[in-house]
Amino acid sequence: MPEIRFKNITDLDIKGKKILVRADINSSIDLEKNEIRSDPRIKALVPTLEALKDAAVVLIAHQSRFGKPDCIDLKLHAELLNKYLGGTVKFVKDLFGEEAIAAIKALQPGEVLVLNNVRLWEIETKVKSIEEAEQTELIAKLTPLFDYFVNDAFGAAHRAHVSLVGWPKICAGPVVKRELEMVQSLFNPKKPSVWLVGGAKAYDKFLAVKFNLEEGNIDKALICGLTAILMLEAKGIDMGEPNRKFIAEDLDKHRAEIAETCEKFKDSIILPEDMAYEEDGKRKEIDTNQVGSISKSTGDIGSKSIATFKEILKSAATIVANGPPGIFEKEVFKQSSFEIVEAMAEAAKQGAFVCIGGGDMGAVAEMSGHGDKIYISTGGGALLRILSGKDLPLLKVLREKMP
Ligand SMILES: Nc1ncnc2c1ncn2[C@@H]1O[C@H](COP(=O)(O)OP(=O)(O)OP(=O)(O)O)[C@@H](O)[C@H]1O
Ligand SMILES: O=C(O)[C@H](O)COP(=O)(O)O
Repeated sequence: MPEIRFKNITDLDIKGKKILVRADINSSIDLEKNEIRSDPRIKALVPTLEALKDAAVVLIAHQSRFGKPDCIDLKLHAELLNKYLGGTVKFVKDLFGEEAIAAIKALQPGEVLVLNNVRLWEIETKVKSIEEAEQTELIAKLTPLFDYFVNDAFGAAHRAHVSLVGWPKICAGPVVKRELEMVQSLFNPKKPSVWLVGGAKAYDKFLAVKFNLEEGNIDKALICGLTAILMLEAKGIDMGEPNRKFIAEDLDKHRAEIAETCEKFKDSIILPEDMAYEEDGKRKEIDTNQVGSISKSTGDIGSKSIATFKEILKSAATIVANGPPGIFEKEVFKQSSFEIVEAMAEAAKQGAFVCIGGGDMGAVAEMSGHGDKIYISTGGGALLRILSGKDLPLLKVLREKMP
């Protein structure tokens, strides 16, 4: 487990100070309507800004990736924050040029200034190390203007980009503090601890499960989505070409490692016994060992597997879920995702701690109206990386650059 040590900005005297906060408000954007489709990360940042209301706060954040259509200005994000914070938020379409510097200098305690999308400047992501990040013009120009630097971008904890790691001293913000405390509890979970992994990033999820099985942090791992396809194939079960093409590269590279893990933890790893596919617009189900005989990809786990998973979730004291069990966006494949979130919410009602990471499963929990019972992490890839036992750039700078 990586060493987690940090100073918290709200423990320092912030009154009247100028504070730079690097946040993660990367959101799903509806480009046609020019609006933010869903804003859980923006909402999660509101308490941070409220906690810093005695200071003048400048926000740096990214939206999407350089060159992508949704790599847009942060005007929409600033407008939403302004709505949530009662009119104290300004936006400037600049990052470290004259306009930005003048606006930062003029900012008063109680006000928030959102700088523009840091990934519109290519340098943000081009650096190769923390040392290189420290030498950039962005850091040189902005550093003298601030008393404190805060990293509150848990969702980007796995990135060593300039505005995340380049400042001379870095404290944790409230979002990062809350998420890291939650992560620490997952490394020492109340038992039985049940993980459910699904979604599309099959090998990343496998690695997180493997690490935590080895650490004794998981009693039962319920595997679905493309991770199930990958693990079943590695075990020698034919998932058919239409399924195999999604995981072929990972399978090629990691077959032996995955098969070995499946064997070593065969009592803890629960793979789906049946799966669902679409035929003439209808949901059809089939036993897992028959999937190779149909020339179709599967999009969900079947009813028998859902029942087995739900039964296991019932007695869990800790539940970690990352990635939906099926293609929940499609009517025919949404069954497992919604039923399983119901079962998790029920377990939470009975006292289990339930943490959902990754935008998609979080969206299912929100859509089901269970967002309040379940801990929904602001981290997707970042949470998974930390849970894989990796020492991330965020953890390193919080430890090594404590003010
Ligand atoms: N069996 C399946 N076959 C293909 N796609 C699947 C399957 N099950 C789930 N998915 C898809 O996986 C996608 C989510 O995968 P992903 O690994 O990105 O999850 P996530 O944890 O929400 O990640 P993040 O928030 O980090 O992007 C969803 O769009 C869903 O439709
Ligand atoms: O959405 C995320 O997972 C974070 O904002 C990090 O984004 P990235 O994967 O583009 O660095």
